[in-house]
Amino acid sequence: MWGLRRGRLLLLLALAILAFDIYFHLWPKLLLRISRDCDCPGPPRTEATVSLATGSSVAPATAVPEPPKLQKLFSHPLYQPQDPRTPAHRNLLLGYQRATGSYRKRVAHHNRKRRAHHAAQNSSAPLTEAVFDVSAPWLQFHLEISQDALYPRASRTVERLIDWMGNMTVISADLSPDEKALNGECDCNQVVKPSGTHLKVILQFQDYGKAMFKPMRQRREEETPEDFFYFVDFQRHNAEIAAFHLDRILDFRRVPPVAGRLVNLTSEILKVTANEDLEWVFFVSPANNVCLFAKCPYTCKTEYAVCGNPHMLEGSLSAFLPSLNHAPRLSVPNPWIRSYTFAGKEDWEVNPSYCDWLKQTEPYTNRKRLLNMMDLAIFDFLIGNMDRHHYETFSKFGDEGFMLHMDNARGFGRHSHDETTILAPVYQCCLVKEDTWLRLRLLSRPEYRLSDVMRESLSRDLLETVLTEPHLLALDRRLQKVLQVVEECVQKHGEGSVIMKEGGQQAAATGAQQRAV
Ligand SMILES: Nc1ncnc2c1ncn2[C@@H]1O[C@H](COP(=O)(O)OP(=O)(O)OP(=O)(O)O)[C@@H](O)[C@H]1O
Ligand SMILES: [Mn+2]
Repeated sequence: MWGLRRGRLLLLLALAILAFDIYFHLWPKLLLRISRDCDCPGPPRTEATVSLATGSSVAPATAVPEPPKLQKLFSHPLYQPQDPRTPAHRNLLLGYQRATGSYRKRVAHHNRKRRAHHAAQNSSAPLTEAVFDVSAPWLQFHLEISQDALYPRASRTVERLIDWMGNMTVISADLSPDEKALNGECDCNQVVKPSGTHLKVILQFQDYGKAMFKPMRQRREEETPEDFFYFVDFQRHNAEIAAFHLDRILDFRRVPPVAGRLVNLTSEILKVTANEDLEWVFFVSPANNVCLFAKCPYTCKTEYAVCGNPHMLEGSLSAFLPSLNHAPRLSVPNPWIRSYTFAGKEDWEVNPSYCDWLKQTEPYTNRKRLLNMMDLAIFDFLIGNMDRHHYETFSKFGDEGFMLHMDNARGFGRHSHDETTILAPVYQCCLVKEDTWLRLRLLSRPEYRLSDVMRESLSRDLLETVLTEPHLLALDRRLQKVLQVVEECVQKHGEGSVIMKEGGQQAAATGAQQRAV
């Protein structure tokens, strides 16, 4: 009798332990897995949930969800429009009347040329004509470019441009001017030079706007092999997209807006181009995919081709700047250029007083330009770009104008490596612009963490996962290194001679700004 009762008791105890285990261990794990695997809509991941995970203070359940970090960043005093001047008084690149009048004429001319070409070809395919619209995002973008930046802080145009590039109908396609220069078709010596294996196609949209298309060559998960020189590295379309978002987050606004898009190589390039050279680089692969390769001086081989699946291929689209006729640009060699040979060294690598010399040299006698070089070095270090051989400026603004940060496709190659020498301008000159310094410090704070605001900003793009997590996290690590380099300069030379206002005066941040970061 006692034995029977003891047996039942043991069974009950075992059942109780099992139930306890299921309820407190297995069930929560199962719930976690379900919620991880499912992308069902749920409450946004807020600071409160994050702090729960790290075990720090728990926000009350009724707390209002935090605004997304990016929105919070752009509402920060450091990102508020400060320019009280109306656009009419700002130094704009283009005059409204002249630019719109000229574009209107060009659209009419373009349509006449296309009609003639279409008729000459005796084509039965429908011809899509360009339609001129003064409110088109590309035109608004051109009209907002000023001496300070490519677009104003509060501009809505950028968001419109990203949507526009992702969705607008393509009506024609052409090789880029540097590829044409190879055939002596244009005199582009001022700005372009023949390029290597890079494939670029200019796409023209139905509203006459244009964008530079760089196709995907490397999957996002791949890291550039260690033995690659920077000058033979691939061009990455996702680096172009990510660099634009980073530039905007740093408030430089010197990269033309870039959007990702799936492009149909056949219907959006091959079928709409009137350029025979471009038609010629197309072929169909053994796997029946449509491919094209770059027309270039050294490596015009099908091994360097990119292929669709079978027609569709993702790439980056960079909003086109005003034409060189409207707004000529100057190409300036980067004073911290690298040697494009296997073992060569440049002056900056061997001369310890290189910066002292540069400060006495045009155009770097202009303190604003020198400080902008520091910004460019910080930007390139963050994205890991060693291929900044030139930069461009708008001729109209002379030495006072901002520097364009174009061609960022060789960034984001290796997330596991930080190339400290890209920061040479900063540690050799020991200078940084005060505004930049304050923003970098802000972005190192958990509530504005650079990787988090970048992740949010990139989620705006049509392409999924522009940057993989290791690349995003590398940004935080590199930001710490920039801060460290500047702090070492401050310790050596004092804050007054390192952190400068744009005009070249010593920094004296306002009380509000100091408190803000
Ligand atoms: N969005 C744009 N609007 C107007 N022109 C552009 C744009 N993007 C690039 N270009 C022009 O095309 C040139 C080549 O572009 P980019 O540097 O991005 O390509 P690349 O293949 O890397 O060339 P390179 O070998 O010269 O570095 C630039 O110097 C610039 O003058
Ligand atoms: Mn390049």
